[in-house]
Amino acid sequence: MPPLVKICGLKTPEDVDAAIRLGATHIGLNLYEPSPRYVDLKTAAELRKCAEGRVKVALLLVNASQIATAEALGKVRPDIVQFHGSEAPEWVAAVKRSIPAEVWKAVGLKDAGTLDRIRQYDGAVDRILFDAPAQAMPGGTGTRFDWSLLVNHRHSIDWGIAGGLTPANVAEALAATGAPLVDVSSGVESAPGVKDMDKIAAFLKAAGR
Ligand SMILES: O=C(O)c1ccccc1N[C@@H]1O[C@H](COP(=O)(O)O)[C@@H](O)[C@H]1O
Repeated sequence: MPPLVKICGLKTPEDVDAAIRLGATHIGLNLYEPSPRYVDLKTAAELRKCAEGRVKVALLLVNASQIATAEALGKVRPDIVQFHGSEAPEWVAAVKRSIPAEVWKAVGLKDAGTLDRIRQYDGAVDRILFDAPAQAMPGGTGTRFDWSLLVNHRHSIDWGIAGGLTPANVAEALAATGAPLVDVSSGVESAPGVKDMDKIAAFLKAAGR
């Protein structure tokens, strides 16, 4: 079975249509203002409508306040909320209880200790997204983590990988980790925040979709 593929950081209806046409199963909309992939709430709601019923839409939040989170979820109504900051298990669990959407938590995978610590999200989220540890930015940096950390790891909930994936390395990442889902942003761009359709097509093909 081919992996699920999420193309994150889409900013225009043309990007959304192309990602779907090329075979993405999920798209991501980024509400983190410092990111070159940021879209405002109005745009996010419009892009969400473009994708309605075609692919699953994830809304990416980074340490957003309770008020900002509620406003974003109410206006965009995503299929998935992707928490990509240092959000606590109690907080993400409370959000999960309050909306009919999936909740994902991204975690920076530094070492085997991380794999123990993330057990605190069991039951609080629907999926763990392993990413490279945060740098100056919490994600979207094109940095990969040590995939071998996931070899023989017994996953207790659904999961996926992100961080530095590209058309050139996604097949290797899938072979190394057996991930059921891959998530990419900067690896399918021609410049920060500018998606490249040829790279998206190459990524999806290399991922087996
Ligand atoms: O893409 C961003 O700018 C971003 C900003 C803040 C948090 C997460 C962000 N992106 C997510 O990070 C991972 C890895 O991205 P990349 O492929 O290495 O560029 C992915 O989940 C993005 O959705």
